[in-house]
Amino acid sequence: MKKRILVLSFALISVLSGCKKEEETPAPSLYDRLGGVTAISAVVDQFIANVAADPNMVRTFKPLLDDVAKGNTARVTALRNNLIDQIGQASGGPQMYKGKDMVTAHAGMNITETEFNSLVNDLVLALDKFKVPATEKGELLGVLGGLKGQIVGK
Ligand code: HEM
Repeated sequence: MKKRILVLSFALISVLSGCKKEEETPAPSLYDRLGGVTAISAVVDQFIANVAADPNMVRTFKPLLDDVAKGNTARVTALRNNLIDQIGQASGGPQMYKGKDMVTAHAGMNITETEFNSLVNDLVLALDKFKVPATEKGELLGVLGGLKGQIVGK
C-alpha cells in the first residue's frame, strides 16, 4: 500500500511539473519570428536598396550615395551593420547596437515628416518583399516608429 501511494505521488508530481514547464515556456521573440539574423539582414539589404532608389532620400543620403558611386562602400556597410544590430537588439536578438543614438545620428539633418514616412514605406516594401507576416511587421514598425521623435526635426 505504502509503495502504491509512493508511486502515485511520484506520478502526480511528474504530471504537475510537466504542466508547469509548459506554462513557463516563453513565447518566441520577435527576433525569432522574423527569422533571426539571416532574415533581418536580407530585409535590411532590400531596405537600403529601396532607400537608395527613393527620390525623397536624396537630400539626406547624398553623401553616402556619392561614396557608393565612387566605389567606396565603407559607409553603407557600416550603416547596414548598424541597422542589423539595431533591429536585432530591438526585436530581442543577441545583437548589440554600437552606433550613435538616434538624436546624434540625425542631428542637423532637419528630417521632415514626409521624409520619415517615405523611409518607413521603404522598409514596409522590404518587409513585404520577404512576406513578413502582418503581426511581425506591425510589431517591428511599432518599435522603430517610436523613434520618430528622436529623428524628425533634429
Ligand atoms: C525609424 C527610422 C530610422 C532608423 C531606425 C534609423 C537608423 C539609423 C542608424 C542606425 C544610423 C547609423 C548611425 C551611426 O552611424 O552610428 C542612421 C544614420 C543615418 N540616417 Fe537614419 N534612421 C531612421 C530614419 C531616418 C530618416 C527618416 C532619414 C532621412 C530621411 C535618415 C537618414 C539617415 C542618414 C543620412 C544617416 C547617415 C548615413 C551616413 O551617411 O553614414 N534616417 N540612421
